[in-house]
Amino acid sequence: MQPADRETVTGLPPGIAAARDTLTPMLSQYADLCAAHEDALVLFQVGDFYEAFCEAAETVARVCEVTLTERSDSTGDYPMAGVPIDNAAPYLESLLDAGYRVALGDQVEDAEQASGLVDRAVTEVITPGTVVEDDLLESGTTNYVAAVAADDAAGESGSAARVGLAAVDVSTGECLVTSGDADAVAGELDRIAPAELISGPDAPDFAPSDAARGWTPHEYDDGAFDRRQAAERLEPYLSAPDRRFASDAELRAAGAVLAYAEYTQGDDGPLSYVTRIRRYDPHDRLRLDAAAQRSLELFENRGLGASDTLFDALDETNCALGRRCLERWLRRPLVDADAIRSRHDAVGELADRSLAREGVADALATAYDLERLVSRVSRGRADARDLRSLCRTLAVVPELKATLADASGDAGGTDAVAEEAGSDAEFPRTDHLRDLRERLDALAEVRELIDTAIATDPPQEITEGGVIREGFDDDLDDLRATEREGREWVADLETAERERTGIDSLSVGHNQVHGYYIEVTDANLDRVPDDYRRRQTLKNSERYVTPELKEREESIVGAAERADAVEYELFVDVRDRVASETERIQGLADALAELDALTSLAAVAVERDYVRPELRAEAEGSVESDAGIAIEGGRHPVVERTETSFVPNDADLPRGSVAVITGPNMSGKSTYMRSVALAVVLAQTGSFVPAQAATLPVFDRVFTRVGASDDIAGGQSTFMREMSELTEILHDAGPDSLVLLDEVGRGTATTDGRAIARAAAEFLHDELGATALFATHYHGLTDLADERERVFNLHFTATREDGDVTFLHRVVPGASSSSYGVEVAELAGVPRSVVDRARDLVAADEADRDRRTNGTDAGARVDDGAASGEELSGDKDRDGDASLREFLAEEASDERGASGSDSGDVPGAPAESGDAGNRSPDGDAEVPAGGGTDLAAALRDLDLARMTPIEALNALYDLQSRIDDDG
Ligand SMILES: Nc1ncnc2c1ncn2[C@@H]1O[C@H](COP(=O)(O)OP(=O)(O)OP(=O)(O)O)[C@@H](O)[C@H]1O
Repeated sequence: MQPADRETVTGLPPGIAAARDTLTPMLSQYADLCAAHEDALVLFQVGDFYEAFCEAAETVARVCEVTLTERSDSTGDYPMAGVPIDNAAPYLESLLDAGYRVALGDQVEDAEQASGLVDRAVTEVITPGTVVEDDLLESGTTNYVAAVAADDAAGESGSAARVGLAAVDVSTGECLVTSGDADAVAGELDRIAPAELISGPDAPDFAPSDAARGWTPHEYDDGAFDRRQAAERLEPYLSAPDRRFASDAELRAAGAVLAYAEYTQGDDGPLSYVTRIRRYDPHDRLRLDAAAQRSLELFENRGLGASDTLFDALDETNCALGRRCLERWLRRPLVDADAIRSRHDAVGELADRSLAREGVADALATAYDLERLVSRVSRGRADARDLRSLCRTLAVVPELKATLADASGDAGGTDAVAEEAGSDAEFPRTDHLRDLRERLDALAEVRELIDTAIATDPPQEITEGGVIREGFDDDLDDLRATEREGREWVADLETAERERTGIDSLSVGHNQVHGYYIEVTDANLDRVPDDYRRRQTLKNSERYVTPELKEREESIVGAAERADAVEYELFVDVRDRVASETERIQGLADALAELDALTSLAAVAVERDYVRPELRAEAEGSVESDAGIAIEGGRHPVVERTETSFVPNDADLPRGSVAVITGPNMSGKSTYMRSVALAVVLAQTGSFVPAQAATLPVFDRVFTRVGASDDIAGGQSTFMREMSELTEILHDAGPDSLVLLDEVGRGTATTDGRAIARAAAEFLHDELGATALFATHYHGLTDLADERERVFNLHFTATREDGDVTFLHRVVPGASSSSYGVEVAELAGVPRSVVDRARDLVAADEADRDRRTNGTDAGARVDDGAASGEELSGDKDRDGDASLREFLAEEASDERGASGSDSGDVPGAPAESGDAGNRSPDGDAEVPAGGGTDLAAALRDLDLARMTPIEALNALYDLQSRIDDDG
């Protein structure tokens, strides 16, 4: 997006403004539309094209890559560029991608009927969040525009301002409203991921946490956020809007977002297909912020192929409705144990009944996107093909009802389904599926209406006839009969006239300009009868009409024109009658969507061997105190699809416990942690989980801090981002939260990183009581298991044989003893010389450690067992009772010990060993004594093989500062 460019071309182009007083009537009309739509680029219908003029034309030409031409009229020459209306979609998409809003200035009267200038008006403003064109929308996805407003009365009680959030998907009519403090609303915005956000004058600034997938912010009329105006706006949508929201902020956001949505749809009044405004509390759902969605790769996978996401693993839906529903469920999993169990019941039943499931899937595969269809019907934009698609989708309903009918009773279940589980097996047994069956409204009269009214294979155009079925309307049938008879008469005319005149070469034809004619070649002109009237002379022939032919022609054309007009009227009437059932059709769409999502979950459960999770949560207040996660043979739903032999692992995490997970790089720590979190997310979505058995509590939030992902676009350093994510977790996590921390602290110098990791783990355990999985390469952290009641160690193992490392990917109790970092570097193809050098450094480090352990300063060991390949027992013996303060004090002493900066006394005396560490880089000169010797020791002690580039940089920086300090 280039805001500077946009300023010059949205609204009234300067070139048109400058000539405004002298413009022709048409350009003057263009100027008026531009001036009334200051935030949009106006595309102005001229015949079959959408045109733009002056600077706006330059933008259209550049962005859409079309030719810039010139329009000349009596008042001057104007640059002009246009796109064909018939094929406007790709050009509109380019303009939207470039950040423009596009106002379509359509001709709103028939050009042939117009007495002067054709009337034009903006019929739609296309914006990223309010597109309704199928060509510009992805199938099976949601596309929201959202608005935020803050309470005027904020802060009175000292509490943070309440922020209202409302979002509308204009293509389907879905409307959501919620509120919370600014953090909660930021989280909801991440979850809803609107394409566009409009903010009230007093609303906080919200920025998308993922700039790449973020929304377009937009300033919109402050008046729309006014409480009174908002309440008035909402009246057609809700009775007593004043009493329907939890706060003024919600009401104002809802009013404003609907005002904006109406404006983009041509300001034709309320959007009749927005029939349900659903308000919800963010706490009613499992909260997954953008960081969690990203790191758990729910919808996006940045590493592997784009399709390797949890959503893709779960998506066996059969239609766009189901796909959108499944996406909604996964973005907002449940927290109500009964609701979750109810979904599990339905999934289980569909999983058990494969014939029923396949029957449902086959039927749904022929369903069209009812939500978008009905919103088009209701907006008056649906064509005859849309109505036919709607009718075909309604035809699926009786089939589905039969499949879901009680197979044992007399409700007419299909025989195959009855046979499957024995004829006496009741189906469906679960309340959930029974409810869904009840909600399948066949809308028989709507289907019947469309079926009898609309042609089976109608044209796209609705004004040119052929859309209404014969037999639907007598007048129309009479007109069509007149037309047909006339055409038959004309078709017979040739034979009749050849007989009458004796001219064998005589022919009857038709063209646009002259209509019907009789053509006679020059050689036969002498045989032309008297009643022939000459119409046209060609090179070798003459064309004639007769009074009777003329009369017939008029009757054919008249009947056809009237029939087209009658058809259009009938079509619009049928469409309006269908639109009057919008709410019922939306209800059916919801039921079909849910059924499809459940069927998809069931299919996945069967195909991939998922198991129904048992929920530990009881009724509120009676949660078992340590009812935690217990998974047997758990798998990662995405990785197991790409790994040929995935190793299942158990997880046993009492509530409020912290599992410290160590192990070599690449051993499977992250995969394991994510499998556990994904099991929770899946279970609360209503899905079965990839495991042999699983018992799970219901969590309220899942937090993740996984991987040192860069946020260059967001303008934060890796470490800064890591720390802000950690801050949020430590602020908001509680006993009902699941927290995943992966290598926290690795983005900064080792000492600081270790300290932060340990302090965070302690805080999670002592203060927050959250259930946490903590993967780390800082082996010192494993000591916490001895000090804290609910901290325990897990580790991943690998075997090393003849220098080859094999990862077992199996989790076992206890702490890890080796890191295999150098081996992983070798596996990854790091050059031989670097690998060898790293091995030497590790060996030197180990030797040094041994010397220190056996020497005078046993307390000055390097703590990080991972870095040294130190065995578990060595770690354990060390500082069983170290509190954080002691731990940090020891870290400091480690540092001093390593650098010798405190006393000048270098433990282990590396300088005396004649080690390469005290030589200059080229190996010639000795490093000067004193500070220089310390530096050499510190340099030698750097564990390069285990450091991240940023750690190495920090260490170098430290060393350099010491040179400066030492002069
Ligand atoms: N249980 C498993 N069974 C089979 N393969 C697995 C398993 N777990 C992980 N892997 C494979 O090992 C790779 C590395 O796993 P993962 O990223 O979880 O390791 P890690 O220990 O977190 O590594 P690092 O410490 O370097 O971040 C995965 O991409 C996957 O291909």
